[in-house]
Amino acid sequence: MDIDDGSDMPEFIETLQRQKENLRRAQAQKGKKPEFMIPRFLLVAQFRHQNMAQQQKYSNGQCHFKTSFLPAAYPPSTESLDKLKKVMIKDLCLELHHEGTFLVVRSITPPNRLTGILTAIEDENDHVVTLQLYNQEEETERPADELIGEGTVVMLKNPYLKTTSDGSYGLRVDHLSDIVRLERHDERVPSKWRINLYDDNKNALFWKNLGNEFFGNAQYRAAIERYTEALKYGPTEDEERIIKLNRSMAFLKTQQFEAALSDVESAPNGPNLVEKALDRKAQALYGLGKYRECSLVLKEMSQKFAGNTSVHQRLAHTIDRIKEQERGLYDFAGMQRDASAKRPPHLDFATYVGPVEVRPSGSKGRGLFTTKAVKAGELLLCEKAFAHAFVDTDNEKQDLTVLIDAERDLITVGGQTELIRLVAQKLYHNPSMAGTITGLHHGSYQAVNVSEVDGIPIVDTFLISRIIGLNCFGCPLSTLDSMTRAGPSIDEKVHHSCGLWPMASYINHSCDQNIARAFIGDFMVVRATRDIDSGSELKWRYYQTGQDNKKRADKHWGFQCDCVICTDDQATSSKMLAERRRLVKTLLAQGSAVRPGKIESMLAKMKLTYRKPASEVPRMNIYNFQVRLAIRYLENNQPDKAVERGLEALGSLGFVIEGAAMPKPGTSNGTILIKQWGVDCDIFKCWRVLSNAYGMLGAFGLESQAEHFGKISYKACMGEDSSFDSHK
Ligand SMILES: C[S@@+](CC[C@H](N)C(=O)[O-])C[C@H]1O[C@@H](n2cnc3c(N)ncnc32)[C@H](O)[C@@H]1O
Repeated sequence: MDIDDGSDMPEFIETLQRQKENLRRAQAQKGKKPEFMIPRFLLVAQFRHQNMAQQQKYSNGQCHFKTSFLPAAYPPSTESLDKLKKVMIKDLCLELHHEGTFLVVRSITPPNRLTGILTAIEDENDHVVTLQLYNQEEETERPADELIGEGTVVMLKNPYLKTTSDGSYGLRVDHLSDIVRLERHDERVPSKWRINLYDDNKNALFWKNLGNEFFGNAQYRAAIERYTEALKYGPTEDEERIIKLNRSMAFLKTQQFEAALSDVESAPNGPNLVEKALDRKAQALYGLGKYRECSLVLKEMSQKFAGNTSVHQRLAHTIDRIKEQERGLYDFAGMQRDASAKRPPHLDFATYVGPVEVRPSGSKGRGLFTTKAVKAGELLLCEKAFAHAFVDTDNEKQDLTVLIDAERDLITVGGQTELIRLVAQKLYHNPSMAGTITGLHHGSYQAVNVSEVDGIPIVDTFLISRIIGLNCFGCPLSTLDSMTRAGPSIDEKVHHSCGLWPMASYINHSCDQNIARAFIGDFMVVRATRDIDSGSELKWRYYQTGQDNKKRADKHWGFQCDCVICTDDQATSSKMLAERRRLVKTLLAQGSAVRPGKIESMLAKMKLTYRKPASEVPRMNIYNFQVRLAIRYLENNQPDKAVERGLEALGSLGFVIEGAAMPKPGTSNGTILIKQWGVDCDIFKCWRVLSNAYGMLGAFGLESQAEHFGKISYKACMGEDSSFDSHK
């Protein structure tokens, strides 16, 4: 939703066509053996040369777009390694996934990181080929050299030999569980590459110390591997405790909170280390969002270790999270401040799920429903993104990634490639979270139903890609920031940054929306835009209004919107719709010099293109022009006309309002009563015009009531109203 769709951009259409042609050519080679096996010296020379050329291209700033191609979907291997048959590079055929087999290969060049990690590899027969790894850790999390540096030995499950766009071929690994790194002394490493351990190296202490060295150099993943090795060498109870607590710290550093907690809980208890263990446990529980449990551990720490002064601060911090999580009480001004200051804007607040729950929604699958009656402006969800790919558009040097999915004819610009990687990594390292994501809507994609093999989590990259395609949201740094900057209105914006918010993903589409979403950093804030009864389905727009958007979105999500607005459009003659579109186009083309009278007459003609009253079918196209007219009247010192047009604009959105007309001279102000709520699309702007106009006419009671309703709408659209007064 609101992602930057490049499908219509000529520069990318050409790339898509080229990629489709490449795919077609590659498919024609399916099952054939490669015609030419490149000799080792040539591949190494070519690889080094290409590396240099590519690096130069990036450092010269020639590359503002990085292109990432998704191959046709294929499942991850779900077989245990014992059951797989060993093959060699010469046995592989093009465009096949060689199910039931594995390769053991060794890297023969330093790796190169582009959108994936590239290296050249050999097998025991000295046959060579390039290897492309996708969705691996970022360079800052784990340098490519540490992951697959020269000399690294790996096993590749279901090896996939692909024709590349330049006509050569290489192995490609998309699923994290399809590559298994081997320690050089591992007995599965071919003897010609294996190093035998000295007796000194065959003990837990040796590996623990090695782990500590890596930890000291901030190489946490390498440290984890060494600590894991240490545990295999029969450590004493004391050693086991230290190794597990050290490994748990390394897990915390790499955001593997489940594993960190499991290490603390399974470490043998020892009097000297209790404080350390509690500290790790509290951090892991905090990372998992289990704030209440975390607070209990911190309380225990504060009682047992009175000298530890930082615990009190941590406890206060955790109690703030509990207030957010359980009661929806947030310091929104603080959130906005953090969102403007932090890069990436990933905020330390808790998720709140308000009075809503997932329920079946007929032909729409599942939907999100209210569990009690809620008032306009009420907070329904304040959800932290499961994963959030931030694209810093203020940073001119930032490259944009274009994700090309030729199989599904899709091009997206911005963070989606990164989002796939982030979600895959998070699930791989925190497998108990899988259900939150894999249960989300993924259309007709057939996912494998195995979650773990040989103790390694199975994460299907293509399932994640489908889920992201159907459930991710493009997002600004914050909706408030987006409103206060110059440029297109919030409604017209598409975004390069994007994220996955699992609970919000259950909300179905309707043009006749009853809620609004706003973003603050990596949080999505969902509020009611009207009073909603208990048990009602929440609905919002997946895309901005407009026929082209509608057609594209219906194709993408695979449904036809049947809301009152779309149903009425269907029933309206094409002649009327064409006339309406013509008038919209003409009105959009009008400059500010055009007389209000002319606009009035065009709006009058436009009204004739609607079949039903706006109270039954909201008239989305007309609203903006009426508000603009109201603003013109206000600027021209004609507040009475501004009130008339402002109220008419709200009426166009389906609002039925009583008591808002100007009181007759000598009578007192009435009470504004909303008899029926309409569709809210930033209507705080309209309420602001009304409030100012009432003020100019001396109707101060109405002025403050209009401001009150404006504030409700502002809160729903921006997610919060702490900033309302400064943006009046
Ligand atoms: C983001 S998911 C929404 C949650 C989904 N209904 C579920 O069961 O998980 C988007 C998918 O929901 C369904 N959907 C959403 N809005 C719909 C609507 N107005 N009519 C029919 N199907 C809809 C479509 O299958 C769409 O691809």
